[in-house]
Amino acid sequence: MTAAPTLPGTVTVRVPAKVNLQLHVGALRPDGYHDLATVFQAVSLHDEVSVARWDGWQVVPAGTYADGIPTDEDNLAVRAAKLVAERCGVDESLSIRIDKDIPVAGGMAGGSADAAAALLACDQLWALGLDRDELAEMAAVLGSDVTFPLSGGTAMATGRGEQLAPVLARGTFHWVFAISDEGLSTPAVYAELDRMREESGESVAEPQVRPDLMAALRQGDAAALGQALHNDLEPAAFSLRPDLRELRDAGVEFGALGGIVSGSGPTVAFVTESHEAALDLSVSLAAADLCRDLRRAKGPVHGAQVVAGPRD
Ligand SMILES: C[C@@](CO)(OP(=O)(O)O)[C@H](O)COP(=O)(O)OP(=O)(O)OC[C@H]1O[C@@H](n2ccc(N)nc2=O)[C@H](O)[C@@H]1O
Ligand SMILES: Nc1ncnc2c1ncn2[C@@H]1O[C@H](COP(=O)(O)OP(=O)(O)O)[C@@H](O)[C@H]1O
Repeated sequence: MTAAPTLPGTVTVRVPAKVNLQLHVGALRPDGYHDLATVFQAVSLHDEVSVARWDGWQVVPAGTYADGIPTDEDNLAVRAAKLVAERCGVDESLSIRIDKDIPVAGGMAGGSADAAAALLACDQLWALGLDRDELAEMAAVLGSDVTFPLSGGTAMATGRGEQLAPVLARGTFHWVFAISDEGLSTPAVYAELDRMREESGESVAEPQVRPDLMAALRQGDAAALGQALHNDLEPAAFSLRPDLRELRDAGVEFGALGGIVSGSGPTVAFVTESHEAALDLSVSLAAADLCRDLRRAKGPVHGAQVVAGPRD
């Protein structure tokens, strides 16, 4: 990925994608959100967000998935930068370059990652000295998934996904991500889950992460992790996109230790026992021609980091 700063004083932040290892979804709340219990893992697919002072607001998309993102004020990175400016009394506008290597609307929180990266980049550019709590508070205003990419690693989240607690995870896990042509809308997938639950009349339990996942992470046991993967949104994603079930089943048949729809989908994540196994699985899935793209990654990785500062 190239993210060479092109404007003087540019700050660049590198930020990872996430996968939900377990995602338990509670009942619909009066505010339109659902209480969650989830475990996020940051994985080595990264966007880079570069900010520089500019006469007016502009977004410059670049990289593998440049085509998919809004270039107006709907861009989450712009919203994040404007929030920092407003909160901190900064009267400046920015050029924001986004090198997009995280699939768009793929259930890997790429937009949220860009928002988190923009918060950190603005803090550096404007020398604001914001602390972790201040950044996390602004992140939560921008979206449920925006706080996690600030810290990365492996973390449990509750509330609507913004309340984080670290999780002990040993070792490195090897992932293959199968990326679809078209994204899925997060609100549409939650709405489909509500519809399916109403139709079946099932009672909705308090969301809770299961101990099998915590044990697998503590032991760094990829096979146990494969068995512990769980996503309450998966049936809703399958209902909207039946081809994803075939993709998940194919990956497991080709030797993945486990496969799961990532968050609200449509990316399907497979955990494998080694880097070599991930390579083998990618080859088999590519031959089966069931998805647009295959990406290998490892996790956990650290969260958003400044990689080029204003004085570089
Ligand atoms: C499903 C998850 C799993 O981690 O991520 P993605 O797979 O989309 O990346 C998240 O819950 C997505 O978080 P994020 O994408 O930040 O959602 P937000 O912008 O806060 O909310 C978008 C919409 O999703 C629904 N939503 C989101 C979070 C939540 N706890 N309950 C919800 O019902 C609501 O309809 C809300 O209006
Ligand atoms: N910087 C951004 N990168 C990606 N998507 C963005 C961005 N800003 C706004 N969006 C919008 O957010 C939606 C969800 O994107 P994304 O965060 O990639 O997916 P998901 O919520 O499935 O993880 C996209 O459809 C896109 O229109």
